[in-house]
Amino acid sequence: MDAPHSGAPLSGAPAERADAVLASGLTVVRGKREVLHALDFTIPTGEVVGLLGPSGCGKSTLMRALVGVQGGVSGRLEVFGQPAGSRTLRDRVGYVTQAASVYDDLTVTENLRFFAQVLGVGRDGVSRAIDAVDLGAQAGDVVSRLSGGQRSRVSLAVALLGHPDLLVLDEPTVGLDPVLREDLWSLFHRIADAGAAVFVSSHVMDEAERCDRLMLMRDGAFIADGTPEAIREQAGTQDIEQAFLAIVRGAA
Ligand SMILES: Nc1ncnc2c1ncn2[C@@H]1O[C@H](COP(=O)(O)OP(=O)(O)OP(=O)(O)O)[C@@H](O)[C@H]1O
Repeated sequence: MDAPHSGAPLSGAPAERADAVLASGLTVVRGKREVLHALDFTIPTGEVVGLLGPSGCGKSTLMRALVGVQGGVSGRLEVFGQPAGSRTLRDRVGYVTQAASVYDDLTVTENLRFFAQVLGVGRDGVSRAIDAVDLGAQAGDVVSRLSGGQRSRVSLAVALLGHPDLLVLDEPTVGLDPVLREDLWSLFHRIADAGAAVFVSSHVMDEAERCDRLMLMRDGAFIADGTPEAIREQAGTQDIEQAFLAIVRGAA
C-alpha cells in the first residue's frame, strides 16, 4: 500500500510529488445558494495548476475555502494533511486576493518589513521577496504612487515572504501588461520548480497554456482536469477556449 503523502515535509527535491491539497465532496453554500458542488480534486506540489472558468463560476470561493476564510464549507478539504485554515498552516500557505492587501501610505520596503515582522521573517527575506517580484527599483516608493500592476506585485511579495509551500493566487495577472504577465508566469514556475504548489485562477483562457495542469470550472463544478494538451486532445480542438466550449456543448 502507498504511504500517505499528506503532511510530508517538503525538501524542495522533486523526487516525489506530494499532494498539497486533497478535497473530497467539497461543497460551499453562500447565502442560500450552493456555489460549489461536491468537488473531488488534489493539487500536487511542484506544479503550476490553473483554475480557469468564467466570471462567477466559483473560483474565488474555492480559493477562499482552501485558505480557510470561506464560510458554508462542507466535505473534506485538507492542506498538507491538516483541515484547510488550520493555524499550523499559516506560514505554509501564501494567498493573494484580487483586492490589494498592502498599506498605501507605506513604501514597498516598509510594507514588506511590517509583514516580515508579523511572520517572523528576517531582513534578507524582505529583499529576496522584493527581488523575486522585480520591484527593486521601486523599493523606496510609497505604494499609493505605484501602478496597479506594481501594487499587485507588492501583495505577491508579501505572500512570498514566508516561503509558502502552497501559493494560492486569485487572478494575479488581471490588468497587467503582457511583459509583466510573462515575468510573473516565469516566477510561478520557478516557485513550483523549487517544490511548492502554485494554484492560480484566471478567467482568461489564453493563460491556460502556461499551466502544467488545468482545472476547468463552470457553475461550481469541474468540466475538465488535465494538462492543456490532454484537454485539447480530449475536446479535439486547437486551443483551450475552443476546448472549453466543446466540452460545455458536449456536456449540455
Ligand atoms: N457574499 C455572497 N453571498 C452569496 N453569493 C455570493 C457571495 N459572493 C459571491 N457569491 C456567488 O458565488 C458564486 C461564485 O462567486 P466567485 O466570486 O467564487 O466566482 P469567480 O469565479 O471567482 O468570479 P470572478 O472571476 O468574477 O472573480 C457567484 O455566483 C456569486 O454570485
